[in-house]
Amino acid sequence: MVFNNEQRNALTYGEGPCMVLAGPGSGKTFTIAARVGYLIERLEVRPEEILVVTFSKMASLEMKNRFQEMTDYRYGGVSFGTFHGIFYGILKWAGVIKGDALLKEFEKQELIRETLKNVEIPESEVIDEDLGESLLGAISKVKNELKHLEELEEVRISGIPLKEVYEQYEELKGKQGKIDFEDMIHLCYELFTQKKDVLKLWQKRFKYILVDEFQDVNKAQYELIKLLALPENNLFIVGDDDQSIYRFRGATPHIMEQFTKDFKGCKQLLLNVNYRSTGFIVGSAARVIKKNKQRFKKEIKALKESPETVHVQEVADVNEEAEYVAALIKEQLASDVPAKEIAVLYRTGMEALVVAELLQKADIPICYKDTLPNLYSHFILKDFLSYLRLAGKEYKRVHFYRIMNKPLRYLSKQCVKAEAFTPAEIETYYQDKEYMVNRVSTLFWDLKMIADKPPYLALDYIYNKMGYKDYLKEHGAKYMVSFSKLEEVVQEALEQAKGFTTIAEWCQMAEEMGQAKRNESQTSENEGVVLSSYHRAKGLEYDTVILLRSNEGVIPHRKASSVEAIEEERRLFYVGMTRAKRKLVITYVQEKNGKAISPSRFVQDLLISS
Ligand SMILES: Nc1ncnc2c1ncn2[C@@H]1O[C@H](COP(=O)(O)OP(=O)(O)OP(=O)(O)O)[C@@H](O)[C@H]1O
Repeated sequence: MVFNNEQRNALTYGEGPCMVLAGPGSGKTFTIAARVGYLIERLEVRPEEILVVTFSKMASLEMKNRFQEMTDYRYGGVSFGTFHGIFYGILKWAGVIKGDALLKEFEKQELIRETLKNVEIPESEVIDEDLGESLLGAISKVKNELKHLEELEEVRISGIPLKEVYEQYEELKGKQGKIDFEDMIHLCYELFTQKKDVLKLWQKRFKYILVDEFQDVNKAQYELIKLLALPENNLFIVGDDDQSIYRFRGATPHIMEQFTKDFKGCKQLLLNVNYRSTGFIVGSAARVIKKNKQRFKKEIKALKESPETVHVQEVADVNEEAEYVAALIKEQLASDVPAKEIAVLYRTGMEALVVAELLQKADIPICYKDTLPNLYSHFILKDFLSYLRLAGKEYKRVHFYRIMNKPLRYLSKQCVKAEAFTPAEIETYYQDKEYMVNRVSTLFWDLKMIADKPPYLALDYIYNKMGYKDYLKEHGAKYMVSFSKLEEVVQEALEQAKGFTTIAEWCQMAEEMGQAKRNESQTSENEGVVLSSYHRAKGLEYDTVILLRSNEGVIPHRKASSVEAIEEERRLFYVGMTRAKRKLVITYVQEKNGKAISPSRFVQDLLISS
């Protein structure tokens, strides 16, 4: 491969701080890998003195492989790793942490639940969010952004003072002798600032530091790396502010600008040739991203030309969308595009469910990059199934027990003892309490009402007319699960039910899907059509990319309201678009749950030529 001038300038750069701003598909990995070789072979740097920091373990492995291939496996000793991997190693070496101190995800969840037991939750508060998750997110943000505890004085999440939660969480964690992911950076920072000799040792060890995906580095990581790079500041950073998509972990695109302020006069280079995508794809992506205000302006040039334009497809609803996508994939496979070169990208797993099912039915191999939620194993779907079974006069105790108090009807399990029952038996049980007899007869009357309805209308009736919605609201408040998340599951179920004409058909499918293991059509060799979130697709490339459900409320996500949040969503969409090498198809639906929804503002932007 022949490096272009900009790539060559970057890889042969000498000493001191250097920022390489690099567009999508501009060969960042190649350039960094080649620079490591250059440092060793031309500048006679010892491999042990080089540290290459990447964002994920996979990226680290890829970088190492590229370097080894380029240099014919001649040099060992270069350190390739992620921030956490490297600093975890240093902490273990220094004896700051021992054994298995790092909290696993489920342990973190348990810890926050424990913490909440010690904190008073104001009764008046409407708990709108999944509280545990929100608090953990806030705690990690505090750490990633190096905030002082005093800054939290006024901060409340669902009415709960964050500072109090933070302190309780830290105390409990300390008692267990555990640390979380974010603590690693902090502990290392503490180690370096308190033990100057240790810092010196590591500064001597890593004389040349190269950081990939710098746009996703948070403040804490940045401070630490600056410390490590002293006194020579041989810091070579590569990144694309337009691809900064880890705001929830404390990253901001400003970090690249900050670098130029902290290292005034640092060398700045731009890799602006996109080797991956066609001119149409690069041009469309540019139209979308240029609407962001917080960015370095850059012109990205495409090397590949092709007459194929970016295709935007409007579809009526999610079922039509899935059929369209499945047909498109079949067409691509028939024209010899390998399955693993086709990717369907989505904002959240929910959007991919219908497509995944259709592809499975069509026996198309799938490679899942994230675990999709199994809608039919969700308790709401199981409740719906029981309701519909009862409506179909399948009077089984299990079904009755499942729904009898959803919503609360004050029914006792004693009213049904045998495995099979009749409604009359329940009325007999309550014969002395007229109000209970009325309740039971209302329930069975409603079940009769839905028996002959199409599944979609039956589910809608259960939800809106039989009080199931009220039950979900109470459930959400009690277990600190956001109601909007639960409602999303209901809406998705309603949407999918539209594809069925009889309740019996729907029940059979729901039962099968509920038991089926998601991802069972997963291919072992990653040979299938890729189903991936935008986040997981970062850094990857495919011949054909389909961006699913590009609607307002999906992308940008309905929760993104601030200017910064919308800009982050736009970057996410940009990352999705720029994964495509040859074919980019963007779909949006006209209606969801009976309501018209607009195409994403990002789609509108790319359609407007300027
Ligand atoms: N000088 C070059 N000549 C030919 N092909 C190149 C050159 N540089 C990079 N490429 C090709 O461009 C594609 C993109 O490279 P790479 O994956 O390293 O990009 P990237 O900058 O990391 O992209 P992104 O930020 O979008 O993930 C790869 O297929 C690579 O082989």
